Amino acid sequence: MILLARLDDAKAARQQKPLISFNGATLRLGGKTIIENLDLTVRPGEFLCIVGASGCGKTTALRLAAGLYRPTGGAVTFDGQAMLEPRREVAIVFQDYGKALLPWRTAAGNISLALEASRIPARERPGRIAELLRKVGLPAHAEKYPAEMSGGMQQRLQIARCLAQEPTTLLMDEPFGALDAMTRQGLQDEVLSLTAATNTTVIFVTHDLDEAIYLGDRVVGLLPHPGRIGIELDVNLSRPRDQLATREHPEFLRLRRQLFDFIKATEH
Ligand SMILES: Nc1ncnc2c1ncn2[C@@H]1O[C@H](COP(=O)(O)OP(=O)(O)OP(=O)(O)O)[C@@H](O)[C@H]1O
Repeated sequence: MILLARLDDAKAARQQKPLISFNGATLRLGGKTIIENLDLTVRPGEFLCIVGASGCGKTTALRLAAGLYRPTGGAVTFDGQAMLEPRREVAIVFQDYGKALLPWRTAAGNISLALEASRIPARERPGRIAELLRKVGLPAHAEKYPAEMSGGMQQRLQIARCLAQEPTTLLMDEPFGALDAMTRQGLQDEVLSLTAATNTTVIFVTHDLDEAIYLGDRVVGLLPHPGRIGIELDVNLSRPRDQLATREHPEFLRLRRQLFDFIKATEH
């Protein structure tokens, strides 16, 4: 009975209209094909992870999804419309939080910036800022400047600033790559619970195969030169995920081996 229900869920999910679609998307830059004929769809509320060897085009694919690049062939659509420029409902979290935050603004000031851009009236901003800082675990740090915060805290602040946009979609480019292992695991769980609570659609780029399986509903591995899909794996691990139990699950280990073999083969 339970198995049938799960199969029905999986079928329903597959039939859902995609939110983001790469339809034969190709991108040439400087005379070089960086991404070639990429076909990929992301369902509303899905958490999709992209992995691949360095230079295979992960960031470029994310920039196409963000509307920061226009494909030179094929199309990238968001909610059925060509993604030709950035949209407010699509927020991007970068690895380099140091560059993403304004050093002369406090934590509250950095979040306020996004609220100002969304034309939220001044009287509503303090309440929204306090709520966002609470959500990312920084309730007591509103008046701190980025330089007074640890790397993990700055990345939390960048996430809060993105959430201020009330995005339906988060594009995350190696957001935890520069953080230590413990901070990283804490932030993985926070991102999972924040995005699940708001049914946010996520494309998450990472070098870390374990991180991709731990977070994702699906993991896509890109092949390099030019970037294209080499492997696509559904992650059938129950949620909420657990840092110990999920990572020890036989299915986790099976997927990890499959991805590891894929990456190793692409390096030759
Ligand atoms: N503006 C550009 N002009 C020409 N080539 C570019 C440009 N941007 C990226 N590339 C090339 O495209 C390829 C893919 O780059 P991209 O940054 O998307 O890879 P990546 O998989 O994200 O790499 P990494 O894991 O190292 O961050 C690389 O060979 C890179 O040198």
